[in-house]
Amino acid sequence: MGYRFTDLTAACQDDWRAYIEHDFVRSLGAGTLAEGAFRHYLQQDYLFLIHFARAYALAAYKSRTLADLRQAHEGLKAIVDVELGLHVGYCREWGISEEALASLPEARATLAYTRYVLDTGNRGDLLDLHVALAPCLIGYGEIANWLNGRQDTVRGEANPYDAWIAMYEGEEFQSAMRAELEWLDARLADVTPARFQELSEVFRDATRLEIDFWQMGLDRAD
Ligand SMILES: Cc1ncc(C[n+]2csc(CCO)c2C)c(N)n1
Repeated sequence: MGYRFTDLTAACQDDWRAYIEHDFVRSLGAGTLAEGAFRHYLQQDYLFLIHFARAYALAAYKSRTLADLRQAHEGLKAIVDVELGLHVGYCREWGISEEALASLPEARATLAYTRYVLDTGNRGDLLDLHVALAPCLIGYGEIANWLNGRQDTVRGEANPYDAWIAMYEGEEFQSAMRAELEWLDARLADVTPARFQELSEVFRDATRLEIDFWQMGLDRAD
C-alpha cells in the first residue's frame, strides 16, 4: 500500500516509454513529421476532444463530493468553452475548415480509445475514470518536457510544430498536470494491492491506446 502515480508508469514501463518516445513525437520534435500525418492527427484529435468532454461529464456523474463535482465541471467547461475553440482555430491555420471537422469519419483508433475511457468510467468508479484519463492528461505534459530535454528537438520558427510543443510545456497546462498528479497520488495512497493491480491494467490499456493514436497519425489510418 502507499501507491502513487509513478507506480502506474513503473508497472508498464515499456508501454509508457513507447508512448512518450513514439516516432510521431520524435519527428514532431525534430520538425520532420509529414504534414499530412499531422493534419490527420489534428482532425481525429477534434473528435477525441469531444469524447473527452463527455468523459468529464461522466466524472461529474460519478462524483461523490462537491469538490470532485466542481473539478469535473471545470474540466468540461475548459474543453467545451475554450479548448475546442482553440483547436478549431489551430486546425484552420493548418487548412482544415470547421465544416470539414464537423463531417469527419471517426478513425478506429479514436473510436477504440475514447470508448474505452468511457466504458472504464461507466463500469468503475471515479478513480478508474481518472486513471483511464491519466495517460492523456499527464502523458502530454511529460512528452513536452521530454522533447525539451532532447538535442534533436528544434524550437522556434524552424519547426512547424513549435506551437504544439509550446502549448503543452506552457504553465497553464503544466499546472493542470500537477493538480491531476496530486489528485491521483492522494487516492492511490490508500488502495489495496489487488485494487492497484486493476488500476494498473486500466492505465496500461489506455497507454497502449495512446500509442495506437500516434500510429494512426503516422499511418493516416481510418
Ligand atoms: C489523443 C490525445 N491524447 C491526449 C491529448 C491531450 N489532451 C486532450 S484533452 C486534455 C486535457 C483537457 O484540457 C489533454 C491534455 C490529446 N489532445 N489527444
